[in-house]
Amino acid sequence: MAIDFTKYQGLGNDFILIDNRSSSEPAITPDRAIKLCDRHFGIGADGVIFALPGENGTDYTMRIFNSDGSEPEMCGNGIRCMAAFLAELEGDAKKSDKYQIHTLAGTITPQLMSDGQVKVDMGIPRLTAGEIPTTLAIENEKVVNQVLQVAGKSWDVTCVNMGNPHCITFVEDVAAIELEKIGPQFENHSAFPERINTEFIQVVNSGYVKMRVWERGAGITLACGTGACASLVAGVLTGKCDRTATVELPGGPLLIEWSDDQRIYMTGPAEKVFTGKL
Ligand SMILES: N[C@@H](CCC[C@H](N)C(=O)O)C(=O)O
Repeated sequence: MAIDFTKYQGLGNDFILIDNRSSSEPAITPDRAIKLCDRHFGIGADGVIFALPGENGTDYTMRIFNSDGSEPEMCGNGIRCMAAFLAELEGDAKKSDKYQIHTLAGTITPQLMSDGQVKVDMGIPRLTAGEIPTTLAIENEKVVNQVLQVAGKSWDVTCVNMGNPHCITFVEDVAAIELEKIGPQFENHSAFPERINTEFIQVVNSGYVKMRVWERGAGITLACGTGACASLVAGVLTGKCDRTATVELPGGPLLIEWSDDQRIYMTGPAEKVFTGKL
């Protein structure tokens, strides 16, 4: 049976979206997702996203497979793309610009803005070592400025869980980081039992930082929404950033705010690229 798909991208973090509203089981397997994400032999993407029926009173459920077939709890750029995809699927039947979306990280709320951007209530960051999870500190302590040995070097890291796990390190010059070499060593470090996404951050000023990312299950990507949120939180915890900042990624900027209600808000684009049939 043919399956329709639509390719979307959020700052170059690209996804194959599948209308899965008629079933609670993803229409394709993780093995097939690996093949579809392949940039030479497949469609090419950082992941496959399924728009499923809502659970726990939500409008819809989002599930995602990374390009290595693993299933993360959340995806920030992906949920903006999913909101744009849902608006298109609903067409004239669309009742609201806001969606309550069930994810493995809880309910996340994206809102379509009048300028075409999508603003997402990303929830409250979790900060203890047990919540990351990591062995870098004792279970109920925050993981701020801890030392991690990677590639024969000591790195000063701060960890944040935005539904999925992130390890953030502040550097002088992001362009000088050998991502391809050290990214996998962070991702698979024994301090992170569920592997980790790693963000390298250069603080230009307290309201503007540059970021490069090595994603768990996807490698180098042009942007990571949860990573940008986690990095802003790490910047605030270490006294380097204001509570609102622009995070400049290789694919473009995201506006991130850690609001007084403790929730994180992320604003950025989501664009349709093409449609096709599998
Ligand atoms: N690119 C995403 C994050 C996707 C999931 C990640 N690779 C993981 O395994 O946690 C984003 O925009 O947040």
